Parts: sequence; C-alpha cells; structure tokens
Amino acid sequence: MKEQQQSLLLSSSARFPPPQGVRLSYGTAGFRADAGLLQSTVYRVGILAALRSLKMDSSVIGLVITASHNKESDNGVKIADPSGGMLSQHWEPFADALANAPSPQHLLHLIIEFVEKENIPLEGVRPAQILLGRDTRPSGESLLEAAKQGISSILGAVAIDMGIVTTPQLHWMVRARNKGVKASELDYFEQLSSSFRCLMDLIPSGSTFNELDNKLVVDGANGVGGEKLEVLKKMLDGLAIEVRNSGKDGGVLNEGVGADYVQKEKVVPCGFSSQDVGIRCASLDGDADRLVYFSVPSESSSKIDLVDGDKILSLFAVFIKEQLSILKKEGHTDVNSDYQPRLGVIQTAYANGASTDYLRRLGLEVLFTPTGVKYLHEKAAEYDIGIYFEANGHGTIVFSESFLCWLESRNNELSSVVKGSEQQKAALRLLAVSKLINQAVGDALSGLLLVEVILQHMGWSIHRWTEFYRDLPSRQLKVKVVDRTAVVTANAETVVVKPPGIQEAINAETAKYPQGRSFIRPSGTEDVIRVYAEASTQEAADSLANSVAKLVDQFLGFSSS
Ligand SMILES: CC(=O)N[C@H]1[C@@H](OP(=O)(O)O)O[C@H](CO)[C@@H](O)[C@@H]1O
Ligand SMILES: [Mg+2]
Repeated sequence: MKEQQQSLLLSSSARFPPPQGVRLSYGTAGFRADAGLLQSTVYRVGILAALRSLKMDSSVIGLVITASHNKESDNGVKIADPSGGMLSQHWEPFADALANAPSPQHLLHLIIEFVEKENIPLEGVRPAQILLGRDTRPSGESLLEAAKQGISSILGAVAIDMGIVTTPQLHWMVRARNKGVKASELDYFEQLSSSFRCLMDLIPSGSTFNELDNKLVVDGANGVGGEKLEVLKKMLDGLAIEVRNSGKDGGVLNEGVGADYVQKEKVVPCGFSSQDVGIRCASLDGDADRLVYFSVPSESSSKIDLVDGDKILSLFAVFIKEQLSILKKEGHTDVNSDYQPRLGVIQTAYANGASTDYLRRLGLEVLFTPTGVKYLHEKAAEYDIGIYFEANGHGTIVFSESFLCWLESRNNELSSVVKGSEQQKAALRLLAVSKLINQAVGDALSGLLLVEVILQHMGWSIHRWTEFYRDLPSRQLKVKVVDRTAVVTANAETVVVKPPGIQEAINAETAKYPQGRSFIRPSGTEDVIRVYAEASTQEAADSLANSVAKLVDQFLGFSSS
C-alpha cells in the first residue's frame, strides 16, 4: 500500500476514536447500538464499503444507516453487495475486526493485511463507488458524514448520497445501478407503479372484489416508509390508501407503532381505534423492509387479528402457483411449453406450523434455513421462483434470470398465436410481479402493492385471506444466560447439538403436548437465548415455552424473562 494512502488512513481515523469498553459485532443485520457509540464504527464501515467496491471490480456498493425497528435513540449501519443483497458473510469477520481495532495503527495494520489476503486492487482500477442512504433518525445526518469520511479515506473512492430512503429502496438502487438500468428514486416509484398498473389491468373482469374492501389504512411506524408511501400513492389508481403515523404529527419512531410492535404485541398500534373495526390495515417497520397486515375484530378490545409474514407468503404462493398452472394448460405442444419452472418456498423455524402444513397441502416444496434474510434469500435464489418470508414480515420473491428469459420468449410466442389468451395473461402477470416485487431484498412498499393487487384479483377480503388457515397458538420467550454462544444448533436451528442432553430434555417436554413443537437458539441481535413453542392451545404453548425456558436456565445460566 502506497505511503500516501497509509498516512491518509492514519490521519483520518485518528478523528474517529472507537468507544471504550464496547465490543460491536456485525450481527444478523449489520452493526446496531446506541447512536452515540457509532461514529467510529460507521466511519470504519465507510472504509469497508470502499474496499468491497474495489474487490468487486468497482461495482456500486450500498451503505445504509438505520436501526430498523429499534428505538429512536439507536442507530446502525449495514452494507449492500453489488447484487443488492446483504454483504457476503465471508467479509463479516473483517467487519468485526475493523470495528473493534483499538487504535489507528491497529486499524491500518488490519487493512493492509486484509487487502493483501483478499488481493484487493487499490491502484490502476476504476474508483470505488458507494451509494449512501439513511432512515429518519436524528442521529443519521452526522453518522452519514462519518461514513463519507471513511469512504474518502480510500484514495479516489466516490460517495453518492441518496438522502433519506427506505432500506429496500437503497438495495434496489444498488442492484439497478450495477445492472446499468435507471436507478433513481423516481425510477423506483415508476417501476413499482407501472408494474402495479399492469397487474391491475390484468385482473379478470368477473372479480368479485367488494368496493367497500377497497380502503387500506397503513401504519408508517413514524418512520421513512409512511412518507415514501405518500409519494407513491399519488402515482397509483384503484387503491384508496390512508397513511397514519407518518412521523409528521409528533409521534415517535417505533414507539407503540410499526410492524414489530404489531406482530409481537398483537394489539392495535397508536393512531388506530375501535373506529377501524373490519377495515384492512397494514403496518410497516421503521425502515420499511417489514410488512404485516391486521384487522380490528371488535370495538371492545385492543386485540387484533394478525396477518403475519407467513400468511403474506401463503397469499403470494397461491397466486404464483395459479399463474404457473394457467401457463401450463394444454393446447400448445411446442418445445418451449415443456419447461418446468421450479417453485420453492423458504421459511425459518419461527414459521407457524399451520402455515407450513397449509403450504405443503398445496403441493409446494417448503424448505427451512436459519434465521436471517441472508440465509433465506440465498436459498430462494436456487429456484426459478423462490418465495421467502420470516414470520415477522420480511420477505420477497426472487426470479431466476433464465426463468425470466423463458417467460419473455413464451410471452412473445403466445402473443403471436392468440393475443390476450389466458396463458399469455399469466405470463404477463408473472413478468409484472418480477418487476413489482423487490428482487434485492424484502420491501414493505412493493410487498404491500402486490398483496393489494392479489386481493383484488382474487376478490378476497382480509377476512377471507385470514381464513387460509388458523395459526397454532405460540409463545416466544427470551432467556438471559451466562454465555449464549454455548448453544450450538443444527438442522436450520431446530436441533440443539450443544450443550449435550438439552435437546433430549426439550424433546421429552414437547412430547407431552398435542401438536407441540419447541426449539431454542441464540439471538443474532440481542444477548439472549430465544425460546419458541407452539401447541394446540395458548395455555399449552405458554406452558411448553416456560418449561423449555427452565431447561435453558438449568443447563446454561441464570434468570429468565
Ligand atoms: C425471532 C426473530 O424475529 N428474529 C429476528 C431478529 O434476529 P435474532 O437473531 O432472532 O435476534 O432480527 C433479525 C434482523 O432484523 C431478523 O432477521 C430475525 O427474524
Ligand atoms: Mg427493518
């Protein structure tokens, strides 16, 4: 590494000393902590992003400053790879080491070592390019400045600031730029609204969607999503969207509002009341990458009927499967129609057992990965159409390039035979879904538009959708232990292999409950062991969760909560 580059790194990093006594780690969703602790970390992630860009042939890399559904005083930072997906897991240990280097000299040493090991070309190549975005947190502005300083401490690196955007918007822009297509925020809105319009125009004329069901009320979590939805909705016809908790009326980000709150507490968020009984409602999280739906069943209680990520996944799967079977209908014997697209559905162990049964009864291939979008997305990408969702509402649909090419040519072929046939419409719908739904990462705004158009297409109310299946009662608990890394799991986190003996004890407990299922795993974002249990009644699920939490205590540590 050139002298000039070394002294630039030393002098600039001296302005961002790391916080004392804190060890940060690039967890399930990047670094997250109290915003006051993050200047140095974000600065260093700026360096990391520039190096990542150089390593990836100077492709555009994304850097997002957000702490999603955490409280407003927290913040965080994460990287988007050139595909628009999460940072390659292979680089996470380097991210950890950079964040925790105690001095500028240590930092420089780590960088020199890593640049050599990874063969990162620092000279004679196009400059690194990093797209920056942040959510609405007040701490975001100065953290963004720290990121810019980190980026400019790699000679020639260029930072492009996209301002306040949703996390999925930034991932989408990174992907689009690297594909060489239009990638501004307006382009994002135009792609979503035009593919939505295309799907609306393809709704069968006999659809029985009730005009009264047309209204949708959206809880924006007092974050970035509500404000973006206000812009997007002006470009849409055929939807009546009312946005609440858009952050303009003094509400606090994620406080008593948002997808995480609604999914965990199963009560109405602030700004909603008994007047909303029966209306279709949706909740975004603080950076608009999670989406859940709900309805208020009665005036006398604050409880809601939750429609979580599993049910959104089920709705998407039903629709996609229907289009694929229309496309396959008899009548054409040409070679092209023989292509058998592989459809896969990906869940985690947190998926409600009733959803998995439902999906399997539909004849779908359902697979499981460990918790975290990086695992789900990777698995989904192995299919022609991969649909993935976490129960908490983060998910999307990914289409393979080869399937999309086949679909394009199938569409051309069909239109030359009988234009406007049912088969051609199915091909057009699938092509429109691939443009509407964010291919980079789960996106509450694009997911919401797809849900809305499918409900209209099917003529279904939110109540009809809720009735796909009845969720098995479940309970989640957290247990504080001395060392959560002592728990090692296998088989997509469904089996504990360490400490020895605990899995047998969990099995013995679970066997006592009809339809019982329970598992434990160390959280990737909090210092706890998570316990999940489901069973045929709420009392049984609670009791199983409590017994398993006690086992965790016995085997590993101190108190449970
Ligand atoms: C049970 C649960 O909801 N876990 C969440 C949570 O991860 P943990 O590793 O469980 O803390 O945060 C992740 C990042 O947002 C999200 O991907 C995941 O689904
Ligand atoms: Mg989020």
